[in-house]
Amino acid sequence: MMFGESSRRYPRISHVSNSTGDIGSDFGSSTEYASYTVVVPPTPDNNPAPVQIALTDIDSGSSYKDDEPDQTDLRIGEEDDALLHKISQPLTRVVKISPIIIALYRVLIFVRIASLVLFLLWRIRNPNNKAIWLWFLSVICEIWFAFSWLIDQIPRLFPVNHGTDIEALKAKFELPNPTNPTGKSDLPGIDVFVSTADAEKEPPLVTANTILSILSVDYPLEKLSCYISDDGGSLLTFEAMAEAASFAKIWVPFCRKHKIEPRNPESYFGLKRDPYKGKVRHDFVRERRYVKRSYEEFKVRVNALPHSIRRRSDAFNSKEEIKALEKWKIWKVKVDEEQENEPRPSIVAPKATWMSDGTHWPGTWSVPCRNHSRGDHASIIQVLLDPPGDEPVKGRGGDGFALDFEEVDIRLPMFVYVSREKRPGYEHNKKAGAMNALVRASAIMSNGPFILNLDCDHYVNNSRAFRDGICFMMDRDGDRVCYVQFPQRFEGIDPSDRYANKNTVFFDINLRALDGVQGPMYVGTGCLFRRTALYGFDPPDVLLEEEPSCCCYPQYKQRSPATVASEPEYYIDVEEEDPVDLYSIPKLFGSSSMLVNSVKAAEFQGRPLATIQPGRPVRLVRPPGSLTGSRHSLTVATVSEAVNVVSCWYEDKTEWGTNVGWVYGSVTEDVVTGFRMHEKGWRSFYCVTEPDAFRGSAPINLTDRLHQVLRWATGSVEIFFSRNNAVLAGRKLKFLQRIAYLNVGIYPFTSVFILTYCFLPPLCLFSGQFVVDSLNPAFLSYLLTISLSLCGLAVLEVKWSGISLEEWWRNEQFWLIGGTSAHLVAVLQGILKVIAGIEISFTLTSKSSSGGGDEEDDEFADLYLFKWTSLMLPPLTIIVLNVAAILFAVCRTVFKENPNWSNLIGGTFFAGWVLVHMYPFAKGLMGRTGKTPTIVYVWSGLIAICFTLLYVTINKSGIDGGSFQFP
Ligand SMILES: O=c1ccn([C@@H]2O[C@H](COP(=O)(O)OP(=O)(O)O[C@H]3O[C@H](CO)[C@@H](O)[C@H](O)[C@H]3O)[C@@H](O)[C@H]2O)c(=O)[nH]1
Ligand SMILES: [Mn+2]
Repeated sequence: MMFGESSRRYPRISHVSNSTGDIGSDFGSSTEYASYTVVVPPTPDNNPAPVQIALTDIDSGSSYKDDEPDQTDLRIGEEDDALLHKISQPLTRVVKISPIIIALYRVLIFVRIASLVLFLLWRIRNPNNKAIWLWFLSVICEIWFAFSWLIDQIPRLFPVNHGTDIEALKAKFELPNPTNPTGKSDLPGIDVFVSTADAEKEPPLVTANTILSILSVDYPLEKLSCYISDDGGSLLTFEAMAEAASFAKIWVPFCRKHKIEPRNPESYFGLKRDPYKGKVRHDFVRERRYVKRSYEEFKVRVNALPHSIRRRSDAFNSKEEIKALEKWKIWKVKVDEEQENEPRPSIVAPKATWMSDGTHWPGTWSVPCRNHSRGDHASIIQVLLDPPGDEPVKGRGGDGFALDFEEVDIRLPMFVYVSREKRPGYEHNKKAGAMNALVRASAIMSNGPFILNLDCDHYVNNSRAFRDGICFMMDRDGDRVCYVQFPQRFEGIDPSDRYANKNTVFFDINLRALDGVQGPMYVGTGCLFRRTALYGFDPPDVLLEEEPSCCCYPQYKQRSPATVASEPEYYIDVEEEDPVDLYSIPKLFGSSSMLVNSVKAAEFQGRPLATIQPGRPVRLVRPPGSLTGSRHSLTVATVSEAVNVVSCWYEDKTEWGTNVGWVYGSVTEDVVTGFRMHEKGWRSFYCVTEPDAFRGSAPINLTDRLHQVLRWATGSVEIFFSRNNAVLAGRKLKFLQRIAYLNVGIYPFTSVFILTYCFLPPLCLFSGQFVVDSLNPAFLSYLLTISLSLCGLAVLEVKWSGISLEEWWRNEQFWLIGGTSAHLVAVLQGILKVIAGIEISFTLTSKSSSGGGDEEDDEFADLYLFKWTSLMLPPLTIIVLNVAAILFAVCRTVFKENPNWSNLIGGTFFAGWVLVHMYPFAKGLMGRTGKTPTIVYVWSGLIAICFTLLYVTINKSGIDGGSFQFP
């Protein structure tokens, strides 16, 4: 199979051939651990026996526990029972959805399938001979709808909820326990990526807030690194980030000390609820006031940045101009005296953008020129916050300090600004390209085994969410998890969510249901990745199929580690196969040897802890306590190598974007990237937390929303016509998962049929015909079953997913609106791309600036904004025609001698169905209620013209059934 060749074996740390010891040194331990052994004491009377994982030093062959007398001495007291119990708990669990609901749900699905089949059979057998074209069109559409409903519905057969246990995670990784006596955090590192591309459309204040919320999350800060990718290469973003880094010195310790939630200052200070509720510290009021003032000042500084950059640059530029003029004058004098034949120097200095230290900004200038424009500038990497030390650093406090941080760790996570190099002639691959640049830079600078990616407008709303995600990764079988997707939640949307911006049906129904198959799709933001999965490796194989009769922690209750150690030992060598083929890596990953060397460490550190469960296959695990050491500090060499790997030629002749990293070639890079992982057999998880893990902003006016949907649908069409079509995937993609991905690629095509179908009611009403010969009872009862089962399914879905019926209905409505506009254009665009190779542009979704704050009086001002887009043409036409048709048909039937009421009722019902769906669209066109914009007049004018035209034509020719006369 064509995809088999590219897949790689999971990198393994081999105890035979690995003499480099790079794994050990990478987590700061002095001993080179290259292999470990599972020690299993004999098991009397089939009781599961304790297992200890010991590390073997390569050179001496001595055991880990011999060097650590503390560990053997450790006595476990009664009071630790609770802790030990916690340690043995799984980190995640399945939260059952009521079996009755699920059973009913499945029954209804089959009822609907059956009735659809019967209905379609009846329709095919009973053509309407009076209007065969109408019958034909409608039957074709109905067959397609049945098919598209089926592929949408089938993957939802196994909905599931997963919960996490962050207490167990803490007990296992962060509290002193037999395997990690110091209790220093043994959690793996996380690199957080934030993407921003345009300081105009994505306000730097919003981005800065996102960064602040990341820097203050509740996760061991020495394990956390934050990277921002600025595709705009703008000094404004850079300086806003520098401001954020400096404000973080107040904000982060403040959040830590007072357990602030959420840790995005804009949202926190904007909270409507009482900030003092539940706070007991006496200094909270004073400190909150101080921090709030500092935040206001911070905001003012950030908002003033465009102005101060401009002023500064103007000052420097005029100085430069004077210098240039001087130079020119000297040259002129020399030339006049005929002493010189040098070329004439320029009188005008370039209009540069200047940094505050009096040097040229290497990125994009406000007056773009060669080497300094959006698509043409050097790579920039700036470490804004250095990596923290290993030990906690307490702050200052006492009298004379506004903030008392005496008991607070004031260290901050590493924070790096990255703007990848861009040059004309290179394809930059939009967000996917930006992410891949960060993957490489971060591999060299911090190499966190996990990567969390967020859009610049999605902030961390729940400071413990990272831990929730890590629970899935560190649980048993966690090493088969490629990513943990969190739902996208939005704020600033109007309460009735007119344009289905919240997408709750997708997030709470579709993704949750996929969690019961192979896992949710990747949706672009709020996703925690395993680095090696991003690197394109296969999930690990199961090594030992036999059932090991052992279990790890609970037995400490009965026997102390000392007794365990004195018992005869049996060794099971965890046999490790094929070490990763290091020679092939440069071809895949590019020429950086630092990058190549980091791969194994990332793989090792991402493994779950060594606990062996009875009845569970043993796979590659990592010894407890192996990640408690300090991480690399940055050197000139590492930073310059990082700069090297974000240059635009780096990906030449490598597999970045094809088999490594985010996948290129689609404007919805997210779905494809996740698809590639599922295709290799990885599992993903869906993690719904309370409160929401992340929150973002969504486009709130109709125009922006349509453009967003257009981009998504275009991406889907691109996927459909690419090698990433689910039909072509290998065997490891599960059947239902495949159907779900197939649906992603196919749904835009439904628009062709939707459009046709929306034109059918006017066709019926104008022609006086209907899709069926007459409203026959069989037809009606089938129709009834189909509709009722749909309603039933909706109700049950609402039950198991927790969304509201209104949200479900909004989704249906927007389905039709999007289907007749954006999806249709997407199909055309996609086909054009396939046939003519016309590239598709990625228009950024504009963000409402939540930090703006000056539109307090009208929260949803943006909602009523009306910007014309040709995407609105088809839905507008549909509305007009349907309304006109109803009016027309009613008139005709009323004035006719023997009126065909059944056709009128059928047709009107049909048209009404279309119009009800179009209602939010019409509302969007009308703009703000009360202030009727001109479009309404245009619109009513159109209706009137249509109506009169039709009336005249019909009166003249008296087509079919139109033989009526006004009295
Ligand atoms: O050349 C580019 C273009 C975009 N972006 C970033 O990509 C993100 C998403 O762009 P946005 O316009 O906000 O798209 P949305 O419609 O809100 O995005 C959803 O859908 C996209 C796929 O189309 C995903 O990439 C996003 O993560 C997901 O939130 C933003 O952070 C941008 O800064 C870049 O970094 N470089
Ligand atoms: Mn967005």
